[in-house]
Amino acid sequence: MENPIVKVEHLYHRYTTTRWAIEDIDFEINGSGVVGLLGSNGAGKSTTMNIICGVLKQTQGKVYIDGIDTLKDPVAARKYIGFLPQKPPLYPDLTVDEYLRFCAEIHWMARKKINTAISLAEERCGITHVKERLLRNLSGGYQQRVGIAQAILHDPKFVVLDEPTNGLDPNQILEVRQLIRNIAEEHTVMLSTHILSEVQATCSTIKMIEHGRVVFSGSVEEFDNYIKPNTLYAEFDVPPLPDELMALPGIKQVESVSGRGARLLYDGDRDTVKQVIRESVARGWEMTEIRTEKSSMEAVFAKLSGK
Ligand SMILES: Nc1ncnc2c1ncn2[C@@H]1O[C@H](COP(=O)(O)OP(=O)(O)OP(=O)(O)O)[C@@H](O)[C@H]1O
Repeated sequence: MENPIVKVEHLYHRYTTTRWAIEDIDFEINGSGVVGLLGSNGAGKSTTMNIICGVLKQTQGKVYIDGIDTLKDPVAARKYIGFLPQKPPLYPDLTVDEYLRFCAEIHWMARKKINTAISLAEERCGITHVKERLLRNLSGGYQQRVGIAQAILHDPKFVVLDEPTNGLDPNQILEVRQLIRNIAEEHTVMLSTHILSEVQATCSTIKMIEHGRVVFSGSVEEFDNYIKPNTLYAEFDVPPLPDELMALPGIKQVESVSGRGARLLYDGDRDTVKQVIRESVARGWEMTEIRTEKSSMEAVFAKLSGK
């Protein structure tokens, strides 16, 4: 059976003796696509990513990259990983070409493969036309693309991007997201973010970390449906009085919306919905619409982060 591209087993880390930065992080990642590591500031995302990528040594636990234990054989494990840290180590006095050549050398790439690999990474990241420019003269968006280019240069199976759109303007964000989606067609990508729209726009699955622990793991759709709907929206041609709706079993609160509509806080029971429909027919309210309203991703995030 094939090894998972990443296996993280009971990972713990503390920077000081008093507090765990991450506790018992445990997951596996298989297949292509983008995994979003979501969490508030200080949740433990960078710590987890830095350990997976071998730039920080964990206090306890194991990380396997394609079956290789990162503590036992860090050099072999790193061949499979491309990493864009939160603050990419760009050298402002090098040109894009020079910088990527330097990165290829520290990845121990075979000399005869370097030129082709640089051209390919530049092409994929849309930076071919700036390859002779000094890094210091590139905009933030282009510097980020160079950072991503160095992460995919050696064609790693697993690409890890720590807050890849941080500090970019809205147009640059859209471009970098598209680039990430393209990369994910051929590689497994993990990105960290505290921005929900980032997850919605780019990721297929979510691992949410809070206070150093995984509090959610699943698809974006499962995240979206994590909180059971507890409000109904209904519209009537002959709207009842709010008190009439309030008197129905299972209805906890009624808010009138623009004359004909009502938002009902209810107990989440399907029978309550059926009862509202039956009452509408029996009392001639002439219902024209009824639907359950989902909780927003923000509400799910707030609930999971305990805020
Ligand atoms: N070098 C360090 N020394 C001491 N504590 C640290 C260090 N780096 C991180 N921490 C602490 O570890 C915890 C997790 O931090 P981490 O940077 O992993 O979170 P994060 O989710 O990446 O946050 P952000 O989105 O703000 O980067 C935080 O409480 C942070 O203050």
